[in-house]
Amino acid sequence: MQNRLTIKDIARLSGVGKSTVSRVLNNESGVSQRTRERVEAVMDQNSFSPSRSARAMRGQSDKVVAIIVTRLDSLSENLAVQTMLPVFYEQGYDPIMMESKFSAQMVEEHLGMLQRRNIDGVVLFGFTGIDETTLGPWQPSLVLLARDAAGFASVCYDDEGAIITLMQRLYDSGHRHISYLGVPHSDVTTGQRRHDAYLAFCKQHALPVVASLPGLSMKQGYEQVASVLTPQTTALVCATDTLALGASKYLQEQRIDSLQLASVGNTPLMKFLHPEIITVDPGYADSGRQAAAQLIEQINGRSEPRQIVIPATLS
Ligand SMILES: O=P(O)(O)OC[C@H]1O[C@H](O[C@H]2O[C@H](CO)[C@@H](O)[C@H](O)[C@H]2O)[C@H](O)[C@@H](O)[C@@H]1O
Repeated sequence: MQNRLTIKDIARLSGVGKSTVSRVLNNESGVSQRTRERVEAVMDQNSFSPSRSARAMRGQSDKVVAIIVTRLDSLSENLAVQTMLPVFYEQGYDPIMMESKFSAQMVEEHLGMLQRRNIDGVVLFGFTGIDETTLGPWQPSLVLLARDAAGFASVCYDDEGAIITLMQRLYDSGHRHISYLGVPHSDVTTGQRRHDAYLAFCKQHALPVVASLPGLSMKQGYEQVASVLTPQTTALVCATDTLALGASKYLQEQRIDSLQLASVGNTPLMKFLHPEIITVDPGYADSGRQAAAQLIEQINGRSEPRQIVIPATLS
């Protein structure tokens, strides 16, 4: 990370003394909220990281890494975090968790704070709309998860492969009327790529397209599944386990038991509640392990940023 300014420069640009900058950096009292915000804004604008480079030169670090998830209640992200943590612990890193709620602004704020606190590296669960220029200063010590970006390390899922695998499995079992419940195209990976894969498969095999793209929540699956059911439908592919859980609640309530459900996820909750649903495993557990290992390699200067894609497997 570039670090050209000194505390003295920050003090001058903020119109305060060096000791005030130091208090802000160490989160000490004795600085008014207004002054603190002004100093922090100057540090953010200049991508300032105080002792980061000095510590690196001395071979020292706090050995703290941050994991920024999009949602604390996401089944898929929790599975990845669960395998990430032991890798960090084993290498002596203390992980801290933060949430972005799919907000690019929150990501920017979190990264600014992490930079001021000399955090060694970040695993960031990426999403469509994230501002890549914000990530720039972190490039050597950041791993994106579920999204890629040119020049950055990333661990991604094979979104197209996951849907094609499910469609092929259903097609091989004789299904010719397969509906689809997914996520809007404003979400490039879970939304557009998975839906496009469904459309491509239908086109290639001359199957009718019946689809709806409500969103990521269980409630949306529950409320929208009826819109993709026709008298001919024999199977339903859901872009995520969460959508499938919502859909299956509706189907149970309506006593519809003739439909074969299939979804992307293979989460333990899904396997426990609905072992009859066909699932494809995008490799959440593997992605967590690989993201943590990659980040540690980068922090230690043993690896350049790499782009990893985890293959999807039928479970
Ligand atoms: O309901 P979930 O268990 O949370 O799974 C839904 C999908 O979550 C993930 O995708 C979403 O978050 C990604 C960041 O982790 C983001 O890049 C993506 O745009 C979102 O759709 C996960 O990557 C998918 O595999 C899950 O299906």
